[in-house]
Amino acid sequence: MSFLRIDRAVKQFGGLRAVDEVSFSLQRGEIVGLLGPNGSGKTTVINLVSGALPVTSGEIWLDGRRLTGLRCDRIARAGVARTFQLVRTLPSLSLMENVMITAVFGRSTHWGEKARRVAEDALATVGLAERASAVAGDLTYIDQKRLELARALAAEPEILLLDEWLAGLNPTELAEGVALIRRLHEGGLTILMVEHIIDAVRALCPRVVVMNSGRLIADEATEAALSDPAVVSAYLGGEVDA
Ligand SMILES: Nc1ncnc2c1ncn2[C@@H]1O[C@H](COP(=O)(O)OP(=O)(O)OP(=O)(O)O)[C@@H](O)[C@H]1O
Repeated sequence: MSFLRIDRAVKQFGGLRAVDEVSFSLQRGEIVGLLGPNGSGKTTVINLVSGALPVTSGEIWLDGRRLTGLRCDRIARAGVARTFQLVRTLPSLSLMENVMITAVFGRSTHWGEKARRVAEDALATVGLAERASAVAGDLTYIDQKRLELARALAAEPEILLLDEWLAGLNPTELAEGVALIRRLHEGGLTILMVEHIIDAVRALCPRVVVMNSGRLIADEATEAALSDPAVVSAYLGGEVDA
């Protein structure tokens, strides 16, 4: 049985069909890239799965449980966590406070010492353990991204949705970021990642799904997709960072 199943999902914004009858599935433990040119609907798919936006029609299931129609806090409780394309942390709070909040509102409700331990683990995983008492607003860009990932991890998700988490990193940070995502996947996490950095997708994802103008145009092995004429032509004129 599929772990995450998106079944004919549609998202209509007025006259624009940002997601148009999209269906694909992930098996538990899989890591899959979600590709497509700018504006093709990738973030909207992440928003539909995480419950940030309701579907117009179609259904989304996780581990046999219907997510469609649930509020995003319920979806977080069901085991879905995400990062945002534009980092969303709480700048006036410490890193520990930022991360403890999601330990409280994640898959389980952790309080007090337990919430602190979950938060410490998440900060350690992303390499921020030493800075737990720093103020989030003082962090560099890469550390803000790490913090946001720690927030997602402290929710103890079963599936992690990454929205261009690697974007904007320098080559050294990118290599570290790829290694971190690989470790998370090897630890058993199911990951769906929107990503424009094709080398990172190649390094991490054996399989990709590709969108163009709201529609799914490919769902296949990464190398096959990258030479698929439909995918190549969708990207022509679009931006692919190699
Ligand atoms: N809340 C919204 N209201 C209206 N239109 C929206 C909304 N969110 C997204 N759109 C539109 O839906 C389309 C798909 O946007 P989306 O952000 O999902 O694309 P994307 O593939 O993630 O693009 P990018 O790679 O640039 O992040 C775009 O035309 C966008 O302008």
